[in-house]
Amino acid sequence: MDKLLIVGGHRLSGDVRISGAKNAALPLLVAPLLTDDPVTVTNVPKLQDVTTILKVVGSMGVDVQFADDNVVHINASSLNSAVAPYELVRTMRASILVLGPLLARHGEATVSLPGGCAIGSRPVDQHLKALEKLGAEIRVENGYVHGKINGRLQGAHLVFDMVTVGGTENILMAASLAEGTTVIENAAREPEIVNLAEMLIAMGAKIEGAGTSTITVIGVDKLHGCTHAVIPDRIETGSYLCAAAITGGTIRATHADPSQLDAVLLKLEEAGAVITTGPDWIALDMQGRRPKAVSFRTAPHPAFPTDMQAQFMAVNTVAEGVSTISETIFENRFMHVPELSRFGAKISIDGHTAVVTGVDALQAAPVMATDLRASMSLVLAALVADGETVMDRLYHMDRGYERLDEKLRGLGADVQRLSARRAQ
Ligand SMILES: CC(=O)N[C@H]1[C@@H](OP(=O)(O)OP(=O)(O)OC[C@H]2O[C@@H](n3ccc(=O)[nH]c3=O)[C@H](O)[C@@H]2O)O[C@H](CO)[C@@H](O)[C@@H]1O
Ligand SMILES: C=C(OP(=O)(O)O)C(=O)O
Repeated sequence: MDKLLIVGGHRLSGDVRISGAKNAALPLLVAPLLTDDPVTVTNVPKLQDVTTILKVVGSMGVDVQFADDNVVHINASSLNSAVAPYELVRTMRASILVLGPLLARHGEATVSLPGGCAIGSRPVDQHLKALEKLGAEIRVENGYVHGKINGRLQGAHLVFDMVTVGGTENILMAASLAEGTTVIENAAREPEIVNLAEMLIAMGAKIEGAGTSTITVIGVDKLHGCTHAVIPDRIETGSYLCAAAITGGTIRATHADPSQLDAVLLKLEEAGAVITTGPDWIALDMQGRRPKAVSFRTAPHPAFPTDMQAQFMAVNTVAEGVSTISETIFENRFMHVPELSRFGAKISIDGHTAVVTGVDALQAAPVMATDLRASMSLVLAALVADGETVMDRLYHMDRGYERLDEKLRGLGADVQRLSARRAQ
């Protein structure tokens, strides 16, 4: 298993190029299941999760080609199976996104239930209830969701019990080929939803209101091919900005989208960073200062994203003052706390709230990643810790950060990936 070796104490500076967003790419690589025409998706990050979703889609007889330049060509005219097996789904929950498109286009689907993960139980009841409301017969048996429709899905008025990103995406895709109009209330407003809706519209779908909490989809008989780009990764962007903030550095994230990141940028300013933005870049200058403690509460977009909670907590561990962090999306997303404590961070947890008392310095320690964003919080702590940190279980990081070690080195960090043999 590969590990990451980080020698702390380097102030980051320079430009870092932001990759396409993992969480936008995954639904965009599933949407081609809705048509017989070829579809091209550009700005696709080379990540483990992307490999997994392409395997899921490819296992259905679909032609998938990942060109070298972050471009993926998908042709689902050869689709000959509508099964997403446990072996693939268990490694990535987003595989459940194939359910809606398969039902809409193929009339049936068998998809393994994703199960929980380190950050929470993460049920998919909202996806299933909404598909039932669109007329699908859903049966859960032996760990698999079996879905079937007679004829076509039927448009319906839906109200999600909670804001669900994946649920909104699944239904957007299914409803695009349904008969009649579907109204999705309490829809997720994340930029990834808008990215998907724009792709579906480019394929001939009729969708209004994406990016608001009420989305209307007027079903069409057929969708066609298109070429569509994945949006920049707002979480990767925020993660590198936090890396600059924690090290007192000054960096510029290029190929980014400042409009997607308001809540995080405001909190970084509160922490003492000087932020400037252009049409596709964000610069952060910490001017060598120690960050100030900043309290926040995670909530659905446009509020502070849960996927940035661990990274911002890492910044708070060395900040001046005490901060309070409340996690409202996932019931178990403080797994990084015991690992951050190994660096000497002072954090106490009371239910869904963590109280962080900033310390003057962190010390390097051997640590273990527990999930994707937890990994990044440990990397951030290691960047300022005194000494050499070795982080184990790097595979979590590989799910969502493209060329992390290379990008950090480009900013002046002392980071090396130790391959399995060298890492022992
Ligand atoms: C691949 C991807 O895009 N992942 C993102 C997506 O995950 P994902 O789409 O899985 O997250 P959801 O928005 O669906 O989940 C939000 C909350 O709703 C709950 N819930 C969700 C669906 C459901 O049927 N029943 C239910 O109870 C979940 O357990 C969670 O507590 O949005 C999350 C919230 O912004 C992000 O942290 C993830 O990075
Ligand atoms: C939680 C995340 O991803 P996933 O939903 O794929 O687990 C994430 O990207 O932080």
